[in-house]
Amino acid sequence: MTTPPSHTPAPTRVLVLNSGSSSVKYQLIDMADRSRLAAGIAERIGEGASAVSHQPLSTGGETREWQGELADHDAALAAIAKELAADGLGLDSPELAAIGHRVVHGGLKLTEPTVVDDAVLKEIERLVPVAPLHNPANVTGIRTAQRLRPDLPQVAVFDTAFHSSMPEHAARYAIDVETADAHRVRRYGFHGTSHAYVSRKAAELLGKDAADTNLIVLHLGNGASASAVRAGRCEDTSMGLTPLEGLVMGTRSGDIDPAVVFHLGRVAGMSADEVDDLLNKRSGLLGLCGANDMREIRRRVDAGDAAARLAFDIYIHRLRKYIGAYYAVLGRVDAVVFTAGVGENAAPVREAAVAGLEQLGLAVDGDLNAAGGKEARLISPEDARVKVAVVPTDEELEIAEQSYALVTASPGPGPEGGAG
Ligand SMILES: Nc1ncnc2c1ncn2[C@@H]1O[C@H](COP(=O)(O)OP(=O)(O)O)[C@@H](O)[C@H]1O
Ligand SMILES: CC(=O)OP(=O)(O)O
Ligand SMILES: [Mg+2]
Repeated sequence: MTTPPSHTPAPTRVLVLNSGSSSVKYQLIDMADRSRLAAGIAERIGEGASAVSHQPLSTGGETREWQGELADHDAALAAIAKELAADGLGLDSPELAAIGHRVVHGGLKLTEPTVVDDAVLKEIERLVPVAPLHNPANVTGIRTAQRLRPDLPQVAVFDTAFHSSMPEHAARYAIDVETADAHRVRRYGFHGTSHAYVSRKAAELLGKDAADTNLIVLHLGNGASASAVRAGRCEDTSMGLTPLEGLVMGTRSGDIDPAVVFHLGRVAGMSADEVDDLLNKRSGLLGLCGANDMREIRRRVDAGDAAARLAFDIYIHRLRKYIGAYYAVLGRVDAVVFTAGVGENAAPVREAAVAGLEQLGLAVDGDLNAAGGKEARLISPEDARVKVAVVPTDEELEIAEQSYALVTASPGPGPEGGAG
């Protein structure tokens, strides 16, 4: 890294890109004061009627909506760059220090935030078969950003990183060791940036040292995962080799008997790719009741819709099983923590997830649970033995923090030097 001349202030802004299969979420954050200068999402990329929604946070102006066609991620990033430029925050800005990318699968090798070079990009591509919905979009996002700003460090922050601390007895599947090792088949876990951030914030909320705090963290978004966190480190998590295992999700089945796959191959003649598509894209809440948005499902439940009711009950039943399992894994639990779109907003989900678990010291206070809010908060009764908390996640800020720390770390000689 070159040191800027002393009269030029060092750049402090980080653009964070969270590239999904058909969307790119972005935030521009100034790390000098952690202020958010812009945020937005480009959606329905490659689907004809695409859209960009851009919040010009630096000017306090109204959210701008753009509709048109974004044929691919290149076009989406160009549209995002245009929106940023309209606020005087273009990608050509000398104030940009790095572009931080959420990358879903880092495998065994990529477990730290990493400046992307050709070898890193190759490794992320090699992992596409184990994150087919996510890694291809992450690669495209990085390549496009590289083309727009070849001079800037592109930093990859991996969803799998936080879970690399799992002990072997949690990470290994009980299958033939040689086969597993030859193909690197094991539990990796995902949403790690969120689980790590939320664990830290939850310890703060409890007024405890993270090193003395045991948590069950429930990240319930479109994808959903649970983790058992002991003393700030991941001890087990519900997603596995891929983001398909574990909880019931928006469109993914979560846990099923693996023999379902062979059975559908034999009796329904479905190919591996067809079953993959079924379990990842046409299952979960969507497969059960035709909707994957929890808001719609709750509306339908309240209106007496039986399919939505059953889908909700299956979702909750699985969630309760993981709470019980991770309670047993941890032995002592300080708090159960809800986060992400569903976890932060759906009071009925939180209530049902811990209903009747008073024997385990778990309960929610109806009024506290029903009260909304954007801040981290406790929703358990004052005297609860195990706290229940809602902690909004902030994957973008965490990615910006890690990217900025990496690119500003002193590369000079000495014990803190950049080697290794
Ligand atoms: N007020 C709400 N009540 C219930 N569910 C909500 C609410 N707001 C958002 N959600 C749910 O959050 C989900 C998206 O969560 P999010 O964490 O943004 O997911 P992702 O990052 O995977 O896109 C949506 O499917 C929606 O069902
Ligand atoms: C890993 C994963 O499931 O991510 P998302 O929730 O963004 O789909
Ligand atoms: Mg998410």
